Amino acid sequence: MEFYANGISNDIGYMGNPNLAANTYGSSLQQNSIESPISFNKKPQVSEFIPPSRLNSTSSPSFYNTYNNTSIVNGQNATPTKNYASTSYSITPIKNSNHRNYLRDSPQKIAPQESPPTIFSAATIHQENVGGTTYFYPQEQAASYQNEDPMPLPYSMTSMTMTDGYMYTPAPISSTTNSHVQQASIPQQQGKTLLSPAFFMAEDLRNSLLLKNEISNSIDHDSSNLPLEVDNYHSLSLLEASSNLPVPSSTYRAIQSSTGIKYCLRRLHGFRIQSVKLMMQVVDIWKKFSHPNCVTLREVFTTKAFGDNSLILVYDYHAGSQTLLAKYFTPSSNGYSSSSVGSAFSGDARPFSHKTTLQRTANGPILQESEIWNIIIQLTCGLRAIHQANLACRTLDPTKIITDDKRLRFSFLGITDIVTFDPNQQNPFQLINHYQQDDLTALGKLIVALCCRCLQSVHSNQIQHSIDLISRHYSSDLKNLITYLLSPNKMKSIVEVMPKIGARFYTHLELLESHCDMQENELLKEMENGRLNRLLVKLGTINERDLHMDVTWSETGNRYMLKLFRDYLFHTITPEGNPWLDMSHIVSSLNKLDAGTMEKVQLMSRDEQSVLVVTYAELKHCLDQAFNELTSFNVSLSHPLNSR
Ligand SMILES: Nc1ncnc2c1ncn2[C@@H]1O[C@H](COP(=O)(O)OP(=O)(O)OP(=O)(O)O)[C@@H](O)[C@H]1O
Repeated sequence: MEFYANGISNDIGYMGNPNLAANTYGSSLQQNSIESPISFNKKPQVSEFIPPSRLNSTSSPSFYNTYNNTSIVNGQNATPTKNYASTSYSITPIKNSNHRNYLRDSPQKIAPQESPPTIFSAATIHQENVGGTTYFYPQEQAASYQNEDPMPLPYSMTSMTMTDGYMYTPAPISSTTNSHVQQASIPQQQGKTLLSPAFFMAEDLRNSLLLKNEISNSIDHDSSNLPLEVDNYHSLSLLEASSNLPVPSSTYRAIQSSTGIKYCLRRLHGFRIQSVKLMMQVVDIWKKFSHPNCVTLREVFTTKAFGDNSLILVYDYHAGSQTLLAKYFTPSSNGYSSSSVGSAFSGDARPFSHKTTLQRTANGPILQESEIWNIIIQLTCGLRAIHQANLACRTLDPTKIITDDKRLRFSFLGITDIVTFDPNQQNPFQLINHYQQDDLTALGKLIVALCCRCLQSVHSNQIQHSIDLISRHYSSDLKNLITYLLSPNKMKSIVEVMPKIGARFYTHLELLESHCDMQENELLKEMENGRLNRLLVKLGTINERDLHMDVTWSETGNRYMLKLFRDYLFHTITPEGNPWLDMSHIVSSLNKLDAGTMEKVQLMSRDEQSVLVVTYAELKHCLDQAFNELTSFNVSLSHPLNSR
């Protein structure tokens, strides 16, 4: 039996990667490569090797590699340790090695390390050979382990220390931005509810996304007589049946064939364009306009797919949106408006009654002032951008403003410019100032209608009543803003609206930023999930695979390690032989694999005849190598799975 200077038998030099081998065991291992697991079954006599640089490592123990700083090999007569440096290091004993892949540590020993682990000097280390595997633990504890009962199951993982500032920097447990690993280290006693946010998306966000998904995938059975394809779009679904203003039109959801993205199609029935070239100039200006409070126009084309000359305007599709009319001005069956999607489409708006004592209208109770300011801030934000782009909305009414849970957007922008387009006009935007003034007046009317929760409140014979009601129930700031917007014979500007909103902008900004934080946190979780998923897919494509009639492909060479790692991940058992399932074990091991840490993990074959101690860096290298071998036959797989 040959030994290298570091005490490792050449029988266990399985790594093909010289850099990794050098990092782990010293450069002498560079020459070695084991191509078959059979060689693991030889009974080498080895002494333990501990890289001096890692003797004082406090990296947390793993379930299998409780001895972080030791190499354990399958040999009956392991020789005494020679390489203990005088440096202290942490060590945790393992007991009872008679079972494959079982747990050998108590919760106390692997619980989150709030205080530093016990440090033992090399002189106090006791060494014991059990079933061919050499274990090391402190002298003073050795005796106590002799008669100890099987240890209880661990309940948590240790906090993780990753290599070289890799992506998994631990965050405080109390933080809402914890990664899976940190959350996993919270003891179970703290309760499932406390852990839930670490693993699952916030309930309301999840529900809102699910609802949007459901809506955007819903099939409208009234759509069966629609054309199968319209230009580059298919799967048309009717959102709104024909309406006659300003020209006969319909609204559809459709999927773009080349990208699979859903869009909102506005069809103008029997529409004849007088000058395509000039009209496209208007279209191009609107296509370039983009703002979070405006639905973007993507393209415009003509089609005969509906049996007439239709003009199609393609807009971004925002699933789950409803118009302001539906949300605030439509009574539900119980007499009050509902903001839930779909239920608010029935019935017509009814006149506002001043006689109700609870300030209720037929459309529901009057809105909180904060809600009205929220609407004002969003609409003025969009309108300011439109006016600054030297454009005008021209359709500022409750049927052309859509809203989902939080966001308001001007929809079908540019449609009036296109419909009323006059090719004889030198400059289609010469009346823009006039249209912008109209926009501001329309905004004033919309705010009045929202305050009174009634569309009829803006009629000339009602408006004074409405202003009185607003001054009774809302602040003078709100009334002043309305008065400004509705004042006739005065040049108004959207820019002058901003000071009237005042410090309410801050409240809005704060809410938005909290929302961004929450979403970023959710994104972080999903990013981790996606990464772990790709890793599992990679492992799954390698494990148990025959390659080109080679039935042992996944059992030989570096792939063998991956097979044992798969068992370590998923098939761990308790000393009693029961399955031991712990999500945190799987997640943290996969994280370490992905990061390629220098932490070691002990892998054991099912027949318990082979024990490997490998670093996650080596495992990662094996995984990449095996996967690259597979993808060399299938180029399309390599790209998405290799990407982070
Ligand atoms: N970009 C969009 N994304 C998703 N849904 C939209 C979009 N634009 C409009 N919608 C929805 O499509 C439906 C139809 O809109 P449309 O403007 O045709 O409604 P309308 O109130 O009937 O107006 P009109 O009187 O002009 O027909 C509404 O429920 C609206 O919420």
